[in-house]
Amino acid sequence: MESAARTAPAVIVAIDGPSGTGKSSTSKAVAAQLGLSYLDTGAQYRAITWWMVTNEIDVDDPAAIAAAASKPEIVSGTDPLDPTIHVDGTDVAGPIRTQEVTSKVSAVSAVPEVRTRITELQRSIAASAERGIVVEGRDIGTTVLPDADLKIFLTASPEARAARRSGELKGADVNATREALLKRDAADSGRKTSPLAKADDAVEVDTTELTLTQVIECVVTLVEEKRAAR
Ligand SMILES: Nc1ncnc2c1ncn2[C@@H]1O[C@H](COP(=O)(O)OP(=O)(O)O)[C@@H](O)[C@H]1O
Ligand SMILES: Nc1ccn([C@H]2C[C@H](O)[C@@H](COP(=O)(O)OP(=O)(O)O)O2)c(=O)n1
Repeated sequence: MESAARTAPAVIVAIDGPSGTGKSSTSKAVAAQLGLSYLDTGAQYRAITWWMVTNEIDVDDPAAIAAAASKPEIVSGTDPLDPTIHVDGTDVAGPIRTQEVTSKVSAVSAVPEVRTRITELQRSIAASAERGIVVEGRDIGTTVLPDADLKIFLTASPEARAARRSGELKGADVNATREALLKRDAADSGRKTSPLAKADDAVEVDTTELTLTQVIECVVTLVEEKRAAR
């Protein structure tokens, strides 16, 4: 085993931003290159939403969501080469990406009891990542991990984000995808509890004109600079 003196201190990286800005792809690649853990917090909000839908909880009824918020057991696997998400022992990696879950996730994730529960889970996962972790989401730099060593806020034009997402959804209409993205951004940015927001001390990176490789290199360089300065 390495001695404590030779082990680099754990580094915590928070990557926030709206949908389609490249958070997941960038975070996974940065974590893999630097030997860090990786946490997709959107997958956790999607997982609790999937549980609500499966158990026929009315997502337009915040009191019903709040009452059920502590029921599902959500487990995230944090290997950037094989991230996993289970609810009550069921692998939900596929089901959480359906159109139905995507259209309901903003309503479920706006409920304060849901956020408290998931935020606690995220903090405990980050605290147990021995070498450090890249955590991506909407409120990581502002609320979940305000003391992160490095905070990145990714942006891109709505057109670029819609083109990227509709490419993934195998030819889905770009205009419809753009409208759905903007609607979800507005809901996520406008909610009272822990909205999507750039932390004051976050580095903003506009990825519209950058390749994914360029974004990854930029973030890796920023992490290495932070590590060198410690
Ligand atoms: N800079 C980029 N240029 C082109 N495509 C990108 C870029 N960043 C990400 N992508 C692609 O856009 C899609 C959405 O990226 P993703 O990482 O899932 O975004 P987010 O997690 O912010 O929603 C993916 O297919 C990804 O490969
Ligand atoms: N830290 C987070 C992460 C996601 N959410 C909510 C709001 C988002 O619209 C959904 C889904 O997030 P996800 O990152 O999977 O979304 P996209 O991959 O960008 O489509 O979850 C949140 O409220 N807080």
